[in-house]
Amino acid sequence: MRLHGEVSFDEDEEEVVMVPAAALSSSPLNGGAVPVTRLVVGYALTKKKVKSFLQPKLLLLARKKGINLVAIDDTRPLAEQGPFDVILHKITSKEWQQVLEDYHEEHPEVTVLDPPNAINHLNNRQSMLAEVSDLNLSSFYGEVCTPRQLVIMRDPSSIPTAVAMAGLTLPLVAKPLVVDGTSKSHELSLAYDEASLSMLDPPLVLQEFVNHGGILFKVYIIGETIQVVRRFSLPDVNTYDLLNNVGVYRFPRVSCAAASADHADLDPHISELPPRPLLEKLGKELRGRLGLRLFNIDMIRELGTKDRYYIIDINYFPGFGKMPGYEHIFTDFLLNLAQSKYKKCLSGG
Ligand SMILES: O=P(O)(O)O[C@H]1[C@H](O)[C@@H](OP(=O)(O)O)[C@H](OP(=O)(O)O)[C@@H](OP(=O)(O)O)[C@H]1O
Ligand SMILES: Nc1ncnc2c1ncn2[C@@H]1O[C@H](COP(=O)(O)OP(=O)(O)O)[C@@H](O)[C@H]1O
Ligand SMILES: [Mg+2]
Ligand SMILES: [Mg+2]
Repeated sequence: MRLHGEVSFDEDEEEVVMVPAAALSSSPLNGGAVPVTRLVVGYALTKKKVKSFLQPKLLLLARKKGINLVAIDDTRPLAEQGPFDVILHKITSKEWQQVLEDYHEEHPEVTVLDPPNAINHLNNRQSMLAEVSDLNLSSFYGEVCTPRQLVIMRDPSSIPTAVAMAGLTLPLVAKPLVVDGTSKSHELSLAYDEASLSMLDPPLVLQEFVNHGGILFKVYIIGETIQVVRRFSLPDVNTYDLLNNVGVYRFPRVSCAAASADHADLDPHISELPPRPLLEKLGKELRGRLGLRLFNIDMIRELGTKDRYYIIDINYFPGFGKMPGYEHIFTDFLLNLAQSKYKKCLSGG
C-alpha cells in the first residue's frame, strides 16, 4: 500500500497521487479529472464468476475511483506478480489455497478477501450452519435459528434408523455435505418418508423442511452493507402431501436469480422483508463469527409466525453481479478497506 504523497506512474495510466480516501473530497488534487487514490486489487476467479461479477459497469466505476483490478495469472508464481493491496478470490482448489497462504506469509500487508480457512467453513453444510446455530437476536425484532439437521457420512441403509433416533420430523431436505461450486453440490432432494431415505447417497446432510410460504430472502453482505432480495422457493408441504406422498424427489435450483419474487403480488405476511435492525445485527454477528466480508444468507420466515426465521444456506462470494447497484457498493467497500488500513498504518496498528 503506497502511503500519503507518493506518486506512482503506470506506463499506461495517468499520474496518481496517494491520499487517504477520506481526503478525497477536500484534496486540492481532486480536480475530479484524475483518480487520486490507487488501489491494486488482484483477482483469482473462475471464468463463470468473472463473467457474472466483473461486468463493464464495475470495471468502469473502479477505474474512475482509482481501483485497478488485475487478473492473477495462475501460470506464473504469485510472488512475481503485483504488488497488490488486496487479493480477491473464489477458487476452491487446495493448491490455490496453499499458494495464497504462502504468499500472505510473505506479504501480511495484503488484504485477502477472504481468508481461505474462513471460506472453508462454508464448503461443508454442517460447519456452515454450526457457526450460526446459537444466535440470540430475540431483542432485535425476531429470532434466527437453523433447522434441525443430521449428517450422514456413509451406509445409506442406516439412514431410516438414524433419523428415527434423532427424532427429525419429515419431510426432510437432503443436501450434499460438500459445497464446492459444482452442480453436484446443488443436487438437493425432498424426502417424504423414512423408508425411502435408504435410497439417498451419502455423504449428505438431512435438514428438517420448514414451511415458509414459498418465498426465500437472499441477504447479500458486502462488508457492512446489507441488501435483501426475495426469491421464489419450494412450496409448503402440508399434512395431506405427507400422507399421500412417498419417496425421495430431486428438485432443481428453485431460488436462483431467474426466480426473483421482488415484483410478485404476494401475501405481505409471507413476503414482508425481515426487519432492518435484525438484519444489521445478524450481519454484524455473522461477519464476526464467520470471519468473512463477502457472503450471502438464504433465510426463510416460518409460515404462521411473525418473526421466527431460519438460516438454511450461506454462500461465499455469491452472485453479487445481480444485486442492484452492486458496482457502487463493491467499489466503496474496497475504498473503505484501503481507508481503514491507511488509518491503521497511521495509528501504528
Ligand atoms: O448456493 P445458492 O444459494 O444457489 O447460491 C448461489 C451461488 O452463490 C452461486 O455462486 P457459485 O456458483 O459460485 O456457488 C451464484 O452464482 P453466480 O455467482 O455465478 O451468479 C448464485 O447466484 P444467483 O444465481 O444470483 O442466485 C447463488 O444463488
Ligand atoms: N430446510 C429447508 N426448508 C425449506 N426449504 C428449504 C430448506 N432447505 C432448502 N430449501 C429450499 O431448497 C433451496 C436450495 O437449498 P439451499 O440450502 O439454499 O441449497 P443451495 O446451496 O443449492 O442453494 C432453497 O432455496 C429453498 O427453496
Ligand atoms: Mg441457497
Ligand atoms: Mg448455497
